[in-house]
Amino acid sequence: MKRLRQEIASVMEGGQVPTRDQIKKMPYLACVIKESLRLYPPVPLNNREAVRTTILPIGGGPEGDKPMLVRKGELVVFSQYVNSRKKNIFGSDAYDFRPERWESGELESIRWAYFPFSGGPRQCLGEDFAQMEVSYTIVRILQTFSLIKLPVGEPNEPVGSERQRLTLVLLSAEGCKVEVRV
Ligand code: HEM
Repeated sequence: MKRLRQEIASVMEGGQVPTRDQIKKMPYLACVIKESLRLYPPVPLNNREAVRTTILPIGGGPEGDKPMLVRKGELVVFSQYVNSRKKNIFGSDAYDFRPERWESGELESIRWAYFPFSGGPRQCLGEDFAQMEVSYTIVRILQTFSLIKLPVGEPNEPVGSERQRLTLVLLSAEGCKVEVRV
């Protein structure tokens, strides 16, 4: 939070409303959002039906590293939520909220392991809009409140133990309670 506040303060002058160009000068904010979408992807599950029989290069065999047959008409389910928490992809601290992992170069080769907005021909059309909207909202919240913390008595739930609700999208089952001060 401290580093995020510093970045916002260095780009913005006082409490002015951020422009698109200013938001683009906030790389750490982008990492924070990326990390949030990794651990809490709003679209946690997705699927595709095979229009023809095909072979996927990996995913088969006991270790998942062998080719896999997919027959015409079969449904392939893929999950950003599951991928995000895999230690063989994101490392032993996969359950930690660590935005710095996105700027260190350590995830350069993960390719399709990160796809909160999907990809290919049916990629989310609102990705850029959503990124701007959430960036703007975070900047304004941090500019408005000098203190944002867990309310007294609220348990600090580690990643993996929090309750969530799955509808078409993923929600926090009990909301996100915070104490703020102007
Ligand atoms: C954090 C916010 C968002 C996330 C994580 C997200 C994620 C996704 C994902 C994963 C898909 C692919 C669905 C599929 O494979 O069937 C999708 C599709 C789509 N999204 Fe988003 N979305 C977000 C916000 C938005 C916003 C704000 C808009 C519009 C302003 C939008 C418009 C669309 C549209 C039109 C499609 C369908 C694209 C197509 O099938 O050609 N999304 N989104």
